[in-house]
Amino acid sequence: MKIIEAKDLGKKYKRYPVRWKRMLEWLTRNKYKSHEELWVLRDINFSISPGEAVGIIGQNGAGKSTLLKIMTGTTQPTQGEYHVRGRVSALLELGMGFHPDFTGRQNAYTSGQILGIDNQEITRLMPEIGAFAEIGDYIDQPTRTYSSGMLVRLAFAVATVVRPEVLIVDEALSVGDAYFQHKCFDRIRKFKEEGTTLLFVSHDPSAVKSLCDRAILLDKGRLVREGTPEEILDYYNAVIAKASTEYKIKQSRGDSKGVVTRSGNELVTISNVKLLLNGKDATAVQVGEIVQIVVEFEAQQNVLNPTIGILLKDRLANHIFGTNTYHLGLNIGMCRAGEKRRVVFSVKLNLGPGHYSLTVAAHAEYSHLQGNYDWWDHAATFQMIRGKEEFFTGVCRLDTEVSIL
Ligand SMILES: Nc1ncnc2c1ncn2[C@@H]1O[C@H](COP(=O)(O)OP(=O)(O)OP(=O)(O)O)[C@@H](O)[C@H]1O
Repeated sequence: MKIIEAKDLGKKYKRYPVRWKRMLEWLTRNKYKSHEELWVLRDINFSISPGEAVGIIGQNGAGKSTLLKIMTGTTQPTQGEYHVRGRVSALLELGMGFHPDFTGRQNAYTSGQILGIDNQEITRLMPEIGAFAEIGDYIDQPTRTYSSGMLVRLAFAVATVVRPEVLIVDEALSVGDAYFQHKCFDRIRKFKEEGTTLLFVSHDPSAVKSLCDRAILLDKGRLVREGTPEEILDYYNAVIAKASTEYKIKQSRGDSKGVVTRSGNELVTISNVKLLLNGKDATAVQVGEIVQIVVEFEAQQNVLNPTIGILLKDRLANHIFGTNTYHLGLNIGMCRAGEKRRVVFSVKLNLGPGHYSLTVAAHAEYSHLQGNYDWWDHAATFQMIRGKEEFFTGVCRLDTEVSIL
């Protein structure tokens, strides 16, 4: 059985040119209609199994928060239906429900009641709430005296003091300091391991990659794509660089490299990518070896000084290292239409053992957001294997010396 389901969900708002026209409409019983109708969500269908973690991504205004508000019952859909089964905890606008004149402790009781935790239980859990929030004696001060960080700490601590069956999180983790963000992530990860279903909105790709099993992409209120976090984030990366109607986005799958995403306006196209070790194609590289990444490209029109870039990603699609000819100070100069060129990056791969993928790109200036010609995710894959170096853990090998003082 699915724990979360959305069927043909839609949400429509009325937008008034000025505020008093809403009043005019009401007073005249709709005789003077001036509003326009704005569908902010349309035909949304998805389902989530118990224990799954699903990330929702999309540009500002795509409808992510509205979808979560519907799922938590904060707002009603205009059409369609939804079901969320089990005990739900929502981290939407953390601390918004607190009464500013109540102390942290009193607010913990009222929030607990909303979450279905009785007063006796909150009294029992209060030391744990205080310990997690780390706000000390402030727990007995009115919350209007709190900093925004303290408010978030307390609200998070209360909302997660009991493991929910469903946890709905909207960017809550982007507030608060780095230390507390870490603590929140750890708690959410622990909930997930213990079986909590997670619905998660974030603009932070690494958070979605590390927490979610699946991702959903919303665009202008529609669900446009659903898949692994990596393939959806690659697609999203292509969408946000889209600046013209000439722009193409292609995703293909089937071979061992997984889903390959290519996007761009094709003013310059990448025709071949090679990873060479001692002049030969390489798929396995020992830690610390120097490889050549050869990128062949062709201008389809005259293009002045295109930038060629490389990006290495680990198996979870975290960005490990990226650079390009712009930052490295290589001026490619004028590329005439039909002209084929080649650049070679020599890179010492001081990376930890494991599987990696290579993304290559041709674009304008310093990033693909300035004009994306051709962006090619998963252009090659390779494996890092141990060499003769001393044992180390992690994703990179840093030159280290040790001495005794
Ligand atoms: N109460 C409201 N009345 C009218 N329009 C609204 C209301 N709430 C949201 N909207 C509109 O709905 C659209 C979707 O908003 P929503 O906050 O869900 O987007 P989002 O994807 O969460 O964006 P962001 O990443 O900026 O938080 C926006 O165009 C927004 O202006």
